[in-house]
Amino acid sequence: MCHSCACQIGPSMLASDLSCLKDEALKVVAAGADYLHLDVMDGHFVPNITWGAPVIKSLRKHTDAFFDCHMMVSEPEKWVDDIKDAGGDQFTFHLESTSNPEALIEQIRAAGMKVGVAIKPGTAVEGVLPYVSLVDMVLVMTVEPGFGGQSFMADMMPKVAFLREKFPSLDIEVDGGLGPSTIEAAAKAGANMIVAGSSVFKASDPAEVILFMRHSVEIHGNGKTTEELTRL
Ligand SMILES: O=C(CO)[C@@H](O)[C@H](O)COP(=O)(O)O
Ligand SMILES: [Co+2]
Repeated sequence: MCHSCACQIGPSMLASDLSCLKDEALKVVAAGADYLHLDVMDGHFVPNITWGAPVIKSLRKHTDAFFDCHMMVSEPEKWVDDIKDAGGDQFTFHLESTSNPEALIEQIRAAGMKVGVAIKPGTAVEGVLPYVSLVDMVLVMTVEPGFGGQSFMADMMPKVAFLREKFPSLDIEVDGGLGPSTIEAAAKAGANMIVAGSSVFKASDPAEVILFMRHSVEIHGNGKTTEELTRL
């Protein structure tokens, strides 16, 4: 499969030692992370609570890394301005969380952030088709949202392959259970934005894990590196 998206690896801060979030963020950026994935959970859309805009704002003081905010919340419309003010770069909402995706996409754009749309494992991939041209990224969840450290659902790969075939230059993110043993399946299906929590933060050498996954996407996905794309 040949597509033209740059491979990016985004560690999920949920798996970090939250007592020293800043140091953990700086550690993975130094280890080669392309962006940071920040899981916002409200205890209602998902059965877990993490953090909201205040924590993101605190972290923003210490890094200019790209913040990909994965909004696992019931009323995403309520948080667009706060996430923007906190320093969010991308607001990824769940398709299942809103009755008016177009309006939300417009609201996120008006606030000045990039837009991602996410689907849970039980949601059909066709559901995102009306919005692909309006967003910057589609996130195909490879676990049930709510917790880090779960097992990768390989049966989500047909969704990724379906999107990649239709949209060769779309940024497709996968999230949940990604690591050295599962990256190949995701890469072959065509994912180019890889969220990885436990596999990066529990590793003795996070840089090695990030590099391994990057190579896998570049080899198996035939994706282009950011440098290659700049040279085009
Ligand atoms: O959105 C979520 C979970 O809901 C993810 O971002 C996880 O935090 C990824 O963690 P690992 O599965 O890589 O440990
Ligand atoms: Co996430």
